[in-house]
Amino acid sequence: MKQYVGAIDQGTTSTRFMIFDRSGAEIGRHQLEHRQIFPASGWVEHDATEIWENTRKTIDAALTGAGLVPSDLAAIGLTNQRETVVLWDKASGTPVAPAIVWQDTRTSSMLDTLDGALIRSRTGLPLATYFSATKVRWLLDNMPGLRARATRGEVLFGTMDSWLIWNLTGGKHLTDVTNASRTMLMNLGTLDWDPDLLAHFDIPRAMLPAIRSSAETYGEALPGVPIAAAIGDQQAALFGQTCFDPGDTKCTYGTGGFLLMNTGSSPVWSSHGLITTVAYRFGDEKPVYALEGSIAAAGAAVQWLRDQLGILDSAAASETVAGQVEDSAGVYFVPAFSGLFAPYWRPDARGAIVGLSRFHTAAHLTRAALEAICYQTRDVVEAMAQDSGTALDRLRVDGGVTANDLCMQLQADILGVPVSRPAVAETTALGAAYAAGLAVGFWESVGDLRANWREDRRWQPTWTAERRSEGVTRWRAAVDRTLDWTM
Ligand SMILES: Nc1ncnc2c1ncn2[C@@H]1O[C@H](COP(=O)(O)OP(=O)(O)O)[C@@H](O)[C@H]1O
Ligand SMILES: O=P(O)(O)OC[C@H](O)CO
Repeated sequence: MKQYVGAIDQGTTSTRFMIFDRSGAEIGRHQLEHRQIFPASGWVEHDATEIWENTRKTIDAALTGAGLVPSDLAAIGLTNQRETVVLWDKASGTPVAPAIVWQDTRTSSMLDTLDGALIRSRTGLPLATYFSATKVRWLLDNMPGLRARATRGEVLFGTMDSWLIWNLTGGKHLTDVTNASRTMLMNLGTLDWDPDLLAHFDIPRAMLPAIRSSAETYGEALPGVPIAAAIGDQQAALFGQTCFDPGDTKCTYGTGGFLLMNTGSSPVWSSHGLITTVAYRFGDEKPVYALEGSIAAAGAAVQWLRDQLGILDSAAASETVAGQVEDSAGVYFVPAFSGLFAPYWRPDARGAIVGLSRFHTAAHLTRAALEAICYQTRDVVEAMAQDSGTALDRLRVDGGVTANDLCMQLQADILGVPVSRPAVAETTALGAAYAAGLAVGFWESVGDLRANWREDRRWQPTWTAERRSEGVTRWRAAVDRTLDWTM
C-alpha cells in the first residue's frame, strides 16, 4: 500500500518538493531558490523555464533523498505563488516572455483606465497591479503580434499552476478555481471566466485554461502518480492549518504575508480593504470562500536587506542582528516596494525608512524590518476584525519567516494576542498534500487531518497596551509618508 503523498510548493522565492506520511509528518524534501529579476524599478520577473526545471529537480532529489521511488506516492498536490503570469507558445511549449510576478507594478498607469466597480463586483478584488489581468494585458499590448496569436489560441496564458500542470502532464491546459479567482477575470458567482471582464481587458478567451476544482485528478505527474490537487499557496496554507470552519484564520509569512479567514459557503464582501477569494473547492461540491488580507512585502523586506543592501549574510541572521538591540530606537521601515496592498491598496506608495539619526545601526534597521512585518499584519488583523465583527483571540502562523522566534515574539507584542506556530511549519505544502490525499482517498475526511494538527510553540504578548498603541500610531504616521510617491 502506498504510504506517502507528495507536494510541489512553487513559491515566490523557491520551489520545494515535500513528502508526507499519513500522520502529516515530513518524510523528505528538496528545495531550490530561483532568480529574482528586477529589470527596472517596480518590475519583478521570473524565468518560468528555470522554475519548471527546478520543479523537476526537486521532485527527483526529494524522492532520492528519502530513499523512495515514484510508486511509493499515492498522489501529488500542487500549490503555487498566485497571480504571476506566464505566457507560452502552444506548439513549442516555450515561454514567449519572462513571467511577470505578482509584486510587479509596471501596470500601475493602466489602473486609471479600468472600471474598479465592475471588477470588484464580479471578482471580489480591488483595482490593483497585484492580480494577473493587467499583466496579461500589458504583454498583449506591448509584444507585437501577440494578441493575434493569442486570439488564434497559439499563445496560452496560465498562472504558475497552469504552467507546471502543462509541463507535468505533457500539455493539459488547466487551472484550479483558487488560482483563477486571483486573475481578475473569473466571476466569483459562476466560477467561470467572465465575458464582460475579458472584453474590458481585451484578453482573448482562447488563451485561457479550463477552470477545475482544487481537488481532482489533473493528469499524471509521474508514471502511475496523479496530480490530485492544485490550489493557490495561501489557500493551501489555510487548508494545511486545518482551518475548515467559518471563522478559522491563519497568517502565512513568506515573501509576502497573507492572512486568510474561512467564511464558509458564501462569499463575504469586505468594507475594510480585504479581498474576497475562493478558499478551496472539492470536486463538484460547493466552494468554500475566504476573506484575505494580502501584504506585498513580508520576508521580502529581509531579502532586500540581505541581497540589495548586503547587511545580512542570510535571512536567518536577521534574528541575531535584530536581537543586538532592545528596540528599533524610533526607526520605522515601511517596505512598500510594490505599493501597499491590504488594507490600504495604494499603488502610489513606495518604501520608506523614517526616524534615522547617526546613532542608528544595521541592527536597528533589521529590527524595524521585522517590526514592519508585524505592524502590517496588525493592520490586516484589524480590518478582518472590523469585517467579521469578531476580534481574533489567537493567530495561527506559518511560512518561512516564522522560523524567526524574535519576529514571532514581536508579532504577539504588536497584536496583543498569542501567536501559535504548528509543529509542521510547512503548512502550504502540507495543505496541497492534504487536498491531493483526500481526493484519492489516502485520507478519509478532514477529521483525520484535524487530528494531525499540533502546536510547536506559542508566544504571549509582553508589551504594555500603552507601548503597543504608541507603536501603532508611529507606524501609521510612517505609512502616511510613503503615499503619493510615484510620478
Ligand atoms: N529566519 C528568518 N527570519 C526572517 N525571514 C526569513 C527567515 N527565513 C526565511 N525568511 C524569509 O522568508 C521568505 C521565504 O519564505 P517561504 O515561506 O519559503 O516563501 P515563498 O513561499 O514566498 O517562497 C524569504 O523572503 C526570506 O527572506
Ligand atoms: O510566495 P509567497 O508564499 O509569498 O506567496 C505569494 C502569494 O501567492 C502571492 O499572492
